[in-house]
Formats: sequence, C-alpha cells, structure tokens
Amino acid sequence: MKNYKIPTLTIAGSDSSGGAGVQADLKTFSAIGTYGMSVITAITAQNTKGVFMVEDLSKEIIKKQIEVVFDDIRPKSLKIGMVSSEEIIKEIAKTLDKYKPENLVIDPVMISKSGYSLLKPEAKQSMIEYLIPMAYIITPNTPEAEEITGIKIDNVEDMKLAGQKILELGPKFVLMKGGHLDGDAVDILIGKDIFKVYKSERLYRKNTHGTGCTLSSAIAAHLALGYDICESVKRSKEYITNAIRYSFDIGSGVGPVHHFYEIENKKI
Ligand SMILES: Nc1ncnc2c1ncn2[C@@H]1O[C@H](COP(=O)(O)OP(=O)(O)O)[C@@H](O)[C@H]1O
Ligand SMILES: Cc1ncc(COP(=O)(O)O)c(N)n1
Repeated sequence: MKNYKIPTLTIAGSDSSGGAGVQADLKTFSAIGTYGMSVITAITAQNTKGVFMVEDLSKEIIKKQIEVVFDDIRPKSLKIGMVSSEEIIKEIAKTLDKYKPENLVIDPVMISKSGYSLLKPEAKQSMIEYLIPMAYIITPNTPEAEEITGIKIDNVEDMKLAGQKILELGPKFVLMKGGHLDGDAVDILIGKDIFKVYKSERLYRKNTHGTGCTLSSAIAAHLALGYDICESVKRSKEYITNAIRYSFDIGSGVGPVHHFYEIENKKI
C-alpha cells in the first residue's frame, strides 16, 4: 500500500541523464509510493553514452546533508549507492552510526555499465570494513561480489558461495544479483536462516541503465512501507523486471528503465 508520507532516503551520486543514481532512486521511491529524500555524494556528468566527468562533494556537505535530514525527517529506510572515496565512506559510516538507521540497503556500486570506475580501487577495503557491516541488506552484482570476495562467479553455485562469504562480513542479508550471468535472471537472497531464489526470464533489452540503482531503491521503499525482507525483494524483483521490460530508447546509447506511476483519479 502506497504511503506518500513515509520518508525514504538515498545517499548516492547524481546522474545528469536521469537514468541511474539519485535520479533513478527518487523516481523509484515515488513510483512505489514513498516520500523520497536525497543526500548527494558526487556529481557525475553522464548520459546514455557514458560517464564524462565526476566531482565528489566534500565530506563536510555530505555529513551535513545526512544530519539535517535525520534530525528533522528520520527516514524509515535508506539506500547507499555511489560513494567513491575512502574519506567519503568513513564520513558516511561515522555519521550514520550516530543515528543507528533501520533498513539500510547498500548497493556497492563500483563500475558503471559504460565501464567508468565509480569507486576508487583503494576505497574498496573501507567499503568492506566500514559500510558493509552496517547493512540490513547488500545487493552486489556478480562483478562486485567477485571484487568483495575474490571468488570467481560463473554460475548460481558460485553466487551462493560468494553470498555466504559476504554474509560473514556482517550484513543481515545479501541479495546476489545474477543479471550479468547467462540464462534466466536469477537473484539469491541469503540470510542466517533464509535462502530464497527469485527468478525471472531474461529480457533481451539494450536499455538497462540504472537497473541496480532501481532494484536497491525498490527494496528500500518496500521495507519502508512495512513489507518483510522476502516480500520486499519479491516485489522489487517484479518492479525491476517490468521496468526492464518497458525500458526505452532515449539518447543514443544505453537508455533507462521505465518507472511506473499510477495516475490517481482523485477529486481536488
Ligand atoms: N536482461 C535481464 N532480464 C531480466 N532481468 C535482468 C536482466 N538484467 C538484469 N536483470 C535483473 O535486474 C536486477 C539488476 O541486476 P544486475 O544487472 O545483476 O545488477 P547491476 O544493475 O547492479 O549490474 C536483478 O534483479 C537482475 O536479475
Ligand atoms: C551516479 C551513478 N550511480 C550509479 C551508477 C550505476 O548504474 P549503471 O550500472 O546502470 O551504470 C551510475 N551509472 N551513476
């Protein structure tokens, strides 16, 4: 059930072309029916053809954005996307630690679909040490899970193995995304007492810019609305599958997925 007064927060980078990052997150929050808020970590000059420039914001303004949001409108859930440097990661972890946020979804963004590195290689270790242990759920794709665990992932068995290893780093749940493998799009949810497989047919679409951002925001929105973890992942998987199904050509490169807004016929 939608509730436009339920606050949900994204801490992520801005994508000027609107397909990924903060823009995708806010569209997803609105479409699923929560109140979206944003803490911007970096500005990217990006379009459907690639990422052309990135400027990180200062750790001071990132910290301040988090503080003023939490002090006034405490989010029911939040997601973290692009956080590019060790300095920014540590600042976010330290600031969030004061607020002990519930329902923290971490999308460990590393490399954009267009091949641009959005996480500095030397910052990977601080993401593992400071951020991942705080997560309620983390949603790595297979290249990210390989980077985190050192396990080469070629099939669902490898996904399970790597997922278990990530679980040992401290998050409550791990959603291993299988979009980068061949065949059906299989995601696996792993927790201490949970093992669930979410499968959809593979859709052969060119326009998949922002799929990971959209899925993690959808999970955050559903958690904020009060669904449990399995139901949140199930509904979010349905959301991203439809969003990919109806993704569209805009610009000349890899276009965005489609967000669905219900038109409410309310009297005003
Ligand atoms: N071609 C596809 N058809 C259907 N679902 C897909 C496809 N590609 C990715 N997905 C789904 O989209 C979500 C994002 O997955 P993935 O592409 O693995 O992550 P990322 O966008 O972070 O690289 C997952 O739920 C995955 O199963
Ligand atoms: C600001 C920002 N955050 C995340 C992504 C990853 O999205 P994708 O993997 O679809 O390029 C991106 N391209 N830009």
